[in-house]
Amino acid sequence: MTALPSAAPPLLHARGLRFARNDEPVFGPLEFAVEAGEALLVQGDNGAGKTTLLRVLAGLLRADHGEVALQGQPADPARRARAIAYLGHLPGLKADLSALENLDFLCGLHGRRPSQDAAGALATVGLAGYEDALARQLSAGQKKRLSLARLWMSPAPLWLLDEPYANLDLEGIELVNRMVQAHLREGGAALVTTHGAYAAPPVRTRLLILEKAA
Ligand SMILES: Nc1ncnc2c1ncn2[C@@H]1O[C@H](COP(=O)(O)OP(=O)(O)OP(=O)(O)O)[C@@H](O)[C@H]1O
Repeated sequence: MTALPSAAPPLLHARGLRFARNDEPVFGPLEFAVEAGEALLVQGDNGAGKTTLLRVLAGLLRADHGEVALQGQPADPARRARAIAYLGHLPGLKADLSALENLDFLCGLHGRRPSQDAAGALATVGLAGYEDALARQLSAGQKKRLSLARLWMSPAPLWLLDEPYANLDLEGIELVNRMVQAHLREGGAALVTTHGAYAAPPVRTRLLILEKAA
């Protein structure tokens, strides 16, 4: 008799995750999972700990307690590098490189989907014609779009998006939603922080509400 195949583990599973600064709790303990094909909307007021949580998940900060598993395995640095694409508040661009050079540089660091070329990604995010513009000459919204192009080129299945709608016009908000939809359709997953439900991708969504620690 052959064993039934077991269900795939979630892309991300956090167990008992807790973070404190100088013994002051910021969040947790938190328990949540994100499956392929769904988004986790992380909501909370200013200072509730949304950015801190994403930075812990990305491995940029160390949790005081708890575990993070990626595809059923402990989230060590190599696995994080393969599985996670992090879009933070700051665009993380090189000011004196052009848009295309920035994409080449970032893809060199983080890898790229073989099907995606940089010029195509720039066109996808509405930056056709800006290939040779230096990052420092771009507006805040254009910089965000350039970061989105990098995200679009990433081979990582798990997107951690910190306030991805910030600095974007309405068309840019729709662009983020279309990108998240397409990513989830391809079997990816996304964690998205927002202050409220004013903008959210129209996808299968779980909600995680963070409240300021008392
Ligand atoms: N580098 C830091 N040093 C000390 N405290 C910090 C630091 N970064 C954040 N904090 C504190 O940690 C708490 C959580 O901050 P965090 O940035 O995670 O909140 P947030 O929910 O993302 O807020 P916002 O909606 O304003 O972006 C806040 O009380 C904040 O003051």
